[in-house]
Amino acid sequence: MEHALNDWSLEVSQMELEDNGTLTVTFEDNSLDSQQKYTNPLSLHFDSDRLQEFITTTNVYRSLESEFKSVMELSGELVTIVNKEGTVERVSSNCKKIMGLAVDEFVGRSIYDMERLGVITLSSSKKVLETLKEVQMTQRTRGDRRLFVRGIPLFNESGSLEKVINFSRDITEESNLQERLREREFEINVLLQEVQRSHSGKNLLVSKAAEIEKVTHLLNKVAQTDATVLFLGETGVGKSAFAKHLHELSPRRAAPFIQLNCAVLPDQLVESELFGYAKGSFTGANQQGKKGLIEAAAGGTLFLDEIGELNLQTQTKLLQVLQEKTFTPIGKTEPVKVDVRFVAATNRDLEEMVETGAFRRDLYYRINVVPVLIPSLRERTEDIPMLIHHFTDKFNGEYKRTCSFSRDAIDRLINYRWPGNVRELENMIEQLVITAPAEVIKVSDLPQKVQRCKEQINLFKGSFKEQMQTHEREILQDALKEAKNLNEIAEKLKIDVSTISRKLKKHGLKLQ
Ligand SMILES: Nc1ncnc2c1ncn2[C@@H]1O[C@H](COP(=O)(O)OP(=O)(O)OP(=O)(O)O)[C@@H](O)[C@H]1O
Repeated sequence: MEHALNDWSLEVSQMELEDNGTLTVTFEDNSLDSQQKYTNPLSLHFDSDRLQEFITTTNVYRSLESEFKSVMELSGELVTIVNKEGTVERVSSNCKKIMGLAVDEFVGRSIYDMERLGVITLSSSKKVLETLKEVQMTQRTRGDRRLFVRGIPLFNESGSLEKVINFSRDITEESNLQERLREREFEINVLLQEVQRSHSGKNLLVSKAAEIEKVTHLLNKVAQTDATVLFLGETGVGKSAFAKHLHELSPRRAAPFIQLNCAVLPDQLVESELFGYAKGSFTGANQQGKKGLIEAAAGGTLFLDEIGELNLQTQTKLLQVLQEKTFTPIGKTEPVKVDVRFVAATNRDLEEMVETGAFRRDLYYRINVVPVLIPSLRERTEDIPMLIHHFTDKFNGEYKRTCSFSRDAIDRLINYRWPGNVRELENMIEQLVITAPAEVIKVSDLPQKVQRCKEQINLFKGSFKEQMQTHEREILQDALKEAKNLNEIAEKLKIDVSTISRKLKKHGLKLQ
């Protein structure tokens, strides 16, 4: 019977070493049936020199093979070698533990089939074969294990791709722990928010700008209803602060105000945080199941900050809550009824997101019932002196200091553009109160970017009363520097001691 070479399945059936050093190796062709075996055995003869060469090469090969196997096995990673056709040629023995498949079930399989059958979500070898470049990616196995994979192309001497070698690290436990940690951190944050809210009493908002007055007026009206309010405006303008203010004005003020920043958590976590889940719903979930923030905000207000970051799946579930006042926690079938007022904020252009399909139009209409735009700080510079006073008082109290700002320094702060708005101003004042070398903060103490803002005209120096307060404080601070007691100050400024004492108290100043 004739065979093409690649039909043969040869196995050594006999080896004979003759006295003259010649080795005869006989191969059996397993592709033939038993009666045909040995009818035409294939024998190769090696003379002693060739034999020596063969043995040396075989030994080198064996030793390399054993070292290679050790590296594969000892690395602790799942190592797979795939040829250029996409067929697995070798795999390390931890394959069963990680992929749920024995070595011989894995070797010989096509990566394209495995991807199609869901043995792995995404094949790194496929990506390497397509791009001819090293890739790094995370994969999920059918058994829901998560792997971090590095796929490396191996090229032959003429530069063509020969094989792909993949090193996969099982990161399931690591990522479960990370997710649980994130969940805990998140819960702590929600609790902290609640504690801060109940301790700080009212959420003090400082402003005199006509635009903000209009906002406050509108909020006073809508607070009495359950209408959904969407706060718009640049980052740091006070959208969250106004959302809290709205809650405090509303009949829901005694119930929780819960805030979720949709941008800080990964998609799956946002969904589970919002809607909660039944026990054992997904890998890494809390064993007992968990109540979502929607339920936690029952009777109160749920504020969804950066709502533009929600993915489409969560948007759909949220729409159901807004429309039907019910939702279904992950892994449950029974819907839960809720009584929550929804408030949202974004600094993204939601209308544009609707046009590009990134945000659901119906959800946009639902949350945009009362849009409220908070103007940037550059558009209401009249608020800057007030805010400076407000934050200076706040941080003087916190850091036990008695700082104030020179008039020139206030002018520079008014002229600065404030890209980070009120938050940036608040942070800067805190930093200056901590680091200022003297009680009066001067232009030279300000950050360089603010010091440079002198060319512009000073549009506003504060009201008459505010300017008088600033002067009064500066006069007292100067007097305190030189005087040893209150009588000396009273004498110098020609006012009585009780007035001095009262004014010092008002400005939080005292004798050194
Ligand atoms: N009018 C105000 N009076 C006093 N403090 C304010 C005022 N506006 C904002 N703040 C304070 O400024 C900081 C930033 O405000 P907030 O976090 O509300 O901004 P935001 O617009 O929600 O920001 P982001 O878009 O980044 O979420 C907060 O500490 C807030 O208390």
